[in-house]
Amino acid sequence: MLKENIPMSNIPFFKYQGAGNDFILIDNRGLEYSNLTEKQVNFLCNRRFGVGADGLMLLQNHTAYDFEMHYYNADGRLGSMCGNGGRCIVAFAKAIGIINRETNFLAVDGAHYAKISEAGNWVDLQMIDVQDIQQDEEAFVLNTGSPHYVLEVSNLEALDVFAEGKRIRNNNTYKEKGINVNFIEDKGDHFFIRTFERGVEDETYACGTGVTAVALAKAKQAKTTGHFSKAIKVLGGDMRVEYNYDGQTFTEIFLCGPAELVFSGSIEI
Ligand SMILES: N[C@H](CCC[C@H](N)C(=O)O)C(=O)O
Repeated sequence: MLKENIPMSNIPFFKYQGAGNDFILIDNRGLEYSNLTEKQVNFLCNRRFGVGADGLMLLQNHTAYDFEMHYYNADGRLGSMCGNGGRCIVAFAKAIGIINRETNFLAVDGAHYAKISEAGNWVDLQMIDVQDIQQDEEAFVLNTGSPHYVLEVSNLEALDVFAEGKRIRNNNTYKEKGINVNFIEDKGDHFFIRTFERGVEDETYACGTGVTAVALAKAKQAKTTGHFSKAIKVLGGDMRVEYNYDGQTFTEIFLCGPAELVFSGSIEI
């Protein structure tokens, strides 16, 4: 029912997850899969009819970089930058022998440097510099490659993240372009974060550009210069954000966390 009436093809894929944010990775260096339609990507990401994922990425050759990342949200549309997807595609590039322990690759928001552990399952990904952090009432709004809304709450375990996130994402200010909505609770020794993602239109287990946005917004709010955010816990695991902050601009921002192959296979579309 979700399938489109086009010539069938068998697509080899690799399923990765980074702190529970999960992705379908497709090696498109031969450009065989460039014509995937919105409906097909949505089908592949569907958890009941397809492989199941929060997003899908095509890895492609680039003349000036190790590779290029094309990211689609689960709804089938091209997304803005995906931090955990970026970390997973680096692990994938190492697994298929394109890179070794370091890389420079191109994504929708520009060039990214990343380093990867020897075992290939922990990636530190450099994110774009950030200066502009706005406020919307008590929330922070900033772009870390993707647009994010950051709201501090209490009793985050009990919050209906789907309902509240959906309401904010679709309010008059944000409904046209959408926004990713992060709820955060300061637990003393760590931040606990839950995110409603645009393009998935649901809560995900982690959002890399989202935890980056939280770390930067909280650093600005605390008016501290420095290098590390508090430890970060999300539904799918633990993450870390590092940065240089001079009181105005955040540079050398690194999003650090796990990136693991879950399984591989092929699927007919
Ligand atoms: N999960 C992603 C965010 C994807 C952004 C996407 N939801 C959009 O707004 O286009 C991350 O780890 O950063």
